[in-house]
Amino acid sequence: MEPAIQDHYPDDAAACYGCGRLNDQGLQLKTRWVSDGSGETATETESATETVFTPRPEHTAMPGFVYGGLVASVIDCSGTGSASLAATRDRGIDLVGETGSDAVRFVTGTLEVRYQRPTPMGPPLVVRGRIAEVKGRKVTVELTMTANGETVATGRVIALEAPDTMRAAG
Ligand SMILES: CCCCCCCCCCCC(=O)SCCNC(=O)CCNC(=O)[C@H](O)C(C)(C)COP(=O)(O)OP(=O)(O)OC[C@H]1O[C@@H](n2cnc3c(N)ncnc32)[C@H](O)[C@@H]1OP(=O)(O)O
Repeated sequence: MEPAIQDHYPDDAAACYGCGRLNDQGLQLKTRWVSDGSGETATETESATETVFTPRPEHTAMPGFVYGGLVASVIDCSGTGSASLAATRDRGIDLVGETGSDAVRFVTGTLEVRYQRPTPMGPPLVVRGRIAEVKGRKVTVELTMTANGETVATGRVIALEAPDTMRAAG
């Protein structure tokens, strides 16, 4: 299995509620390259990212359905994780070992979510991300969340490389 980018965030950038591996109370989302079958070479083939999360009972909006803020959070950190995967690959950085500090860290600049249908509580939520644009320190990612194979939400994240001031504040 491809490494999860969040396992390669520096320790001082791994406390995020959505995707920080060091946040015991958080969602601990993991984002990886997957094959979307569209290309022939490994780089072309691994052109999509994937994040999978199974909501817990406390993530309920109304009985049987997932809270929209949770849906947004999963799309958000899928987007920043995808941006980090793209920038890390573009800069030729190899993710070495199970954990490390070799990933380029991104924050959310803009998050857009369109809720397409109620999200059922129970099945895993699968988010596929497509890198729409890499422009300097800015990466735009388009995302689709499915549950039981049906699209429940789509989104767009504009992610910016984390400024050092955020490290200082943390
Ligand atoms: C080191 C590890 C530390 C550790 C860091 C650990 C971070 C953990 C974060 C976890 C994830 C989160 O929850 S993040 C929390 C939510 N997000 C935030 O709080 C971010 C708050 N905003 C900011 O700090 C700032 O606005 C930034 C960093 C996003 C952008 O500032 P900047 O880096 O000075 O950007 P700037 O040079 O002006 O613009 C560069 C390009 O990006 C575009 N751009 C600028 N801001 C935005 C924006 N909000 N949305 C869309 N696009 C934007 C500009 O138009 C320009 O495009 P062009 O003209 O080049 O086309």
